[in-house]
Amino acid sequence: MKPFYEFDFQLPLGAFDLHLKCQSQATILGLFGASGCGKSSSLKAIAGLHKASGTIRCGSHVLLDSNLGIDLDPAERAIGYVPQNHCLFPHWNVKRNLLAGQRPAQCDAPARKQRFEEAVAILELAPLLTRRIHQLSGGERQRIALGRALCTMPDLLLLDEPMASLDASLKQRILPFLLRVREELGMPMIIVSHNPIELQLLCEEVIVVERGQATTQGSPLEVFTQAQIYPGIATAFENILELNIIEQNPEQTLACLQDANPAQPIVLAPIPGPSRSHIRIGLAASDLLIALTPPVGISARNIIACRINRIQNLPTACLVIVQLQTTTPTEIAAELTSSAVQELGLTPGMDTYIVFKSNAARLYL
Ligand SMILES: Nc1ncnc2c1ncn2[C@@H]1O[C@H](COP(=O)(O)OP(=O)(O)OP(=O)(O)O)[C@@H](O)[C@H]1O
Repeated sequence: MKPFYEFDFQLPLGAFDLHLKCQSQATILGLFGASGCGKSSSLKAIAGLHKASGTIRCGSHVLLDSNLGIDLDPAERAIGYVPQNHCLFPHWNVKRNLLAGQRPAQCDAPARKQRFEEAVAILELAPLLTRRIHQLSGGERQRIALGRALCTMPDLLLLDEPMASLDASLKQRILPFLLRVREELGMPMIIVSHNPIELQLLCEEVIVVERGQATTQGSPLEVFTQAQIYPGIATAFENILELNIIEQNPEQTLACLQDANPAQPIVLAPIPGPSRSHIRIGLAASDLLIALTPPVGISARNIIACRINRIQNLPTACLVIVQLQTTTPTEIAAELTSSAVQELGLTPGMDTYIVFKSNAARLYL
């Protein structure tokens, strides 16, 4: 299958030359790496704001091909770029900011009006339309910047640290909006973030950038459980699971993996607020136990059958990556000491059980 993104471009930076060479079939891509490694410069090169040489292809669009003499102007690239500092017009109200990037040449008035209304609905901007930018919170400004990018009718969204300036509770409120943009508009996105959880929640694939080069690529779990990346992650690896709710009551929540086969109920703590059909939970790898047989007489509510796919040695522990019983492959990682792995004789291919408490699950959305 042809990759959706094909990058092989160079850009001289102060300390080193950026040379991003990678391909991906994923449409929602994450760029991860240390500060100053070249993530923002990569986004700017893709947007055409920095003059790079080489090739940049996104979907069916060739944005840059130096051999063919193609180097589209930023305005011709159909890219919605949301920079870290939002770059909103402070003296305009929200509606005028949202409409700022729309150009009649791009598409007809009804299509532009429809997109404006979609952006306002998805990002819940209606109550803010007449407000000025200085009257808005950081989270509201982030939604306006995202809305303005959507109103330009882009084929691709580039988001530079969309949640970096927000505190934990605001991040929780912005994430659903980003997921709605992804799900309701089916918009391809490249997201720069320092936060593995954000990239796991949003992206199909992650590329790690080091000194201007793509050094590691894979699913978020494949990337963030690698020994050379894992110690750099500030918090322990957290698995993200998408669950369907079976029953929600004041004592507990019953859920199951979206395509579990056979269905194995997962018991969670009660979820406050309105009833839901679907949630995403985080399970820290260090909160998961592995058992060779289903334990009895144990307080943990969840004992899930699985098979070991691989075991990765870390400097101070092991990550046991297991495959859950689902129709599409779903892996999760459990962090164990190497002595536990040895004593249990864990090896790839073994059928085992993942055990965790209801309260270990962190509710995301
Ligand atoms: N216009 C420019 N000209 C020359 N060098 C630049 C330019 N912009 C950034 N740099 C340098 O290029 C390197 C990469 O910067 P960049 O902003 O792309 O990193 P980053 O990975 O996005 O960092 P952060 O996570 O801190 O935002 C840094 O050393 C930076 O000082």
